[in-house]
Amino acid sequence: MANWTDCLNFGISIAKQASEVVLSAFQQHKEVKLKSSPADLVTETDQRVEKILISAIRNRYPQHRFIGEESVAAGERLELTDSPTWIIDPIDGTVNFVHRFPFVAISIAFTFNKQIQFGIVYSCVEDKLFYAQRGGGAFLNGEPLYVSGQQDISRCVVVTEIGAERDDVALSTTTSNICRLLKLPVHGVRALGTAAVDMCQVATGGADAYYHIGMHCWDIAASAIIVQEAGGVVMDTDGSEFDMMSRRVIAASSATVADRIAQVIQAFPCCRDDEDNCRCGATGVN
Ligand SMILES: O=P(O)(O)O[C@H]1[C@H](O)[C@@H](O)[C@@H](O)[C@@H](O)[C@@H]1O
Ligand SMILES: [Mg+2]
Ligand SMILES: [Mg+2]
Repeated sequence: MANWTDCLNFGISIAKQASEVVLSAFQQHKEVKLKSSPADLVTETDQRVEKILISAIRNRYPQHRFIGEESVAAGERLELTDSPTWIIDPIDGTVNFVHRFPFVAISIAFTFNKQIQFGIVYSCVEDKLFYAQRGGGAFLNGEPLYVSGQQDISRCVVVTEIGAERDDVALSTTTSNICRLLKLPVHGVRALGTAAVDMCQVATGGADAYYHIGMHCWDIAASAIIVQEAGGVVMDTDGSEFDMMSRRVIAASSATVADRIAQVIQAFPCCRDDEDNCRCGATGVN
């Protein structure tokens, strides 16, 4: 059984180093480019942080492979193999970063045999380091994390995202899902603007569930294992097994709450991340 602890520790160290680049740019003016929609932004800092992370990892682990949000956006093929693979979102919450809304994260997941072995989500402005290794528990700044265990949907705070998709079908599905949950009722619905940090709230017990349709594997692969190792449940919005490439996810404090959310919400169609002609994450931005 391979032990990936050295990779995890290296991942944590380079996430903290790269956050210095994010934080030094946070208050500065940013040049913004658009990707898949007018709400899907990228800056030079996103691209620079991804290059810093990938070159540091490649230098130490030359055989490892990468799936990086901005590399895919620049046209690199997205292919998950059995090889050790780093799945990187250099800045999760780029809209927040551009607007100086203080929730921006570096998200790094690591897979082997296509199974997530560890995840790191570093919320840079908050200085909150979430991480988990398969079988080793979940932690926030070194303290163990546990989900709330809530079983009653009417006592839940649910986190979701109004993503970058702005076509009529996506918008009507997204808003009707929120209305259906509010009418149950749930205690509240929240959105921080970063899928990775949103989902980590479930691991802390501060939220009881998170769901999202339309995000990408790099948004949620790291936080998925953090929720699982905190005792939570992660699955597809249709109730099937979690599939990081499907662009649909429910993470919850319990299977009961996850199943209830799967009954209430609907998904809008979007291509899989690993679909060859899926151009949702890529627009040839250089
Ligand atoms: O800031 P990003 O890395 O682009 O991720 C965003 C995504 O673009 C947006 O559509 C939403 O899904 C957010 O929750 C993601 O964090
Ligand atoms: Mg993201
Ligand atoms: Mg990003």
